[in-house]
Amino acid sequence: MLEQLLAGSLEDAAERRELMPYARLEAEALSRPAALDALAALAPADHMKVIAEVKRASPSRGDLADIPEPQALAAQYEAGGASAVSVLTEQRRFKGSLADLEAVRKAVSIPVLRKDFIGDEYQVLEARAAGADLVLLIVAALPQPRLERLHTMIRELGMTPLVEAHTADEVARAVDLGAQLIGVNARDLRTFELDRELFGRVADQIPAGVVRVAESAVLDVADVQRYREAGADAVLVGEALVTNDPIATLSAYLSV
Ligand SMILES: O=C(O)c1ccccc1NCC(=O)[C@H](O)[C@H](O)COP(=O)(O)O
Repeated sequence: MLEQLLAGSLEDAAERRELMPYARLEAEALSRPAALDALAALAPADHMKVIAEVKRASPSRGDLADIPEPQALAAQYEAGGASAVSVLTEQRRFKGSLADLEAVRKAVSIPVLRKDFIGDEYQVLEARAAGADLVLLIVAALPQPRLERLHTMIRELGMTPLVEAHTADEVARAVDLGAQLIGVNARDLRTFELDRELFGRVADQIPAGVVRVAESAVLDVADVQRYREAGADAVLVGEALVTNDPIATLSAYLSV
């Protein structure tokens, strides 16, 4: 599944490249106002921080919510106290788009994450041109030299890479990169199985000073509390926010 998702996202990007050549996209990306400081926004605090996701559908859960106006949902997230907004831009299984990201960028003043299956430089430029401040890199999807190259490029463009791991070995690879923002995804992207205890097992591998994000499988306050006790600085939440009142849900999570 992960390989299919990555191949699909790369294919879609290659089609867009037919219309917008690399050099033109690069010029557009470089002309954007500077990216927001996501590390400062997500820095450890005396409460859990939340990266709130715009998520219409997913391979594991099917359709979740219509979200005709992602910018309106993102504005609610910001009003509710989210520290950043994650926008799924993958089209085929998550029903997202770069247009969603651009609309969200215009509506909020907190950092915005491009959440997609990123495998090449063109996709990184697309993220910056659409106004992203953060870009997801999935360790399991990329050989280390490619991961290093894309990590460097994201930073050179002034954005922050969120480096996502799902095993102890992948966390070690993220740490080797010098990642400043590491996400541990409870969801195995190959099987969709959820492991809420994984974060607690690997959190100690993440050095002090690196921001630790627990991703996926937050369905209630007890899940947020468990991640907090295990050392998470932030949680990345999709389904629970798009299927419940976002403001009330955020308020409960931010009290942890
Ligand atoms: O959500 C999925 O089914 C999924 C399947 C395959 C690859 C990625 C997938 N999701 C991306 C994410 O990591 C989540 O959207 C994100 O962490 C929020 O998760 P949740 O709060 O459980 O919706």
